[in-house]
Amino acid sequence: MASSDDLKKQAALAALEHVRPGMRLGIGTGSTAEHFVRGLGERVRGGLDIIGVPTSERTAALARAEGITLTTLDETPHLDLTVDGADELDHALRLIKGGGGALLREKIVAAASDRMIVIADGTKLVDTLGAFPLPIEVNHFGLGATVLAIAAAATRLGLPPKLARRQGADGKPFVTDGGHAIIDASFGLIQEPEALSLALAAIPGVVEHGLFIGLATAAVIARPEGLLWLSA
Ligand SMILES: O=C(CO)[C@H](O)[C@H](O)COP(=O)(O)O
Repeated sequence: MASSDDLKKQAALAALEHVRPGMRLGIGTGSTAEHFVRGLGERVRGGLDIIGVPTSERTAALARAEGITLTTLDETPHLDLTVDGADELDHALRLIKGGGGALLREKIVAAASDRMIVIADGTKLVDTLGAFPLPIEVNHFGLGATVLAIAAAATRLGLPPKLARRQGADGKPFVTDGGHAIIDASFGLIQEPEALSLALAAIPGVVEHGLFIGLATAAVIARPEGLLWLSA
């Protein structure tokens, strides 16, 4: 039986089939995206000519080691395709992202792309988002007030919030590539992600949140019984 990591790799390699010579790519973050980067590196070493914008320092380091030419959104502000993982996705291709802490760059890169293909194993596909705590990237300034504002906004939407500041593997507060903190917000099932997205985005100390709505154009989900493609 295929392991979860085998399935992640299958999804990543299926998305790789959509990469064409000359493409400007957004390159995602996480264990599934790492399979994509390794596969892409192999194709690049075989002569495929693409450039990529990485969504994290971690992805940038791996992509460089794979020999992939990297650029920035300043040099290359419009991308053809982003391929990235997700922590959860529903059948309407709404996502929760940011489990790896890269949600800000991931959202900027996805928004700069014509298309976004989500790569995931079957455990990530849900009927309703919210079993995975929603990562919210917040500025350090005013952190306490921002946390209160997040709780108030969620309560107004009938979502009882449980908020926790993310800790790194070293036991210290996690800091994103952008120098911010992450609040992991357990709201229970999120029946109206659009309303929550708007409410969180309106809070001044919130830099970005992990609800990706209207960004993914397709998803390839690898399940033991085979690949499932979803499209917007
Ligand atoms: O959003 C992300 C990083 O910020 C990742 O795409 C998400 O956490 C999925 O990771 P993995 O592929 O390791 O399950």
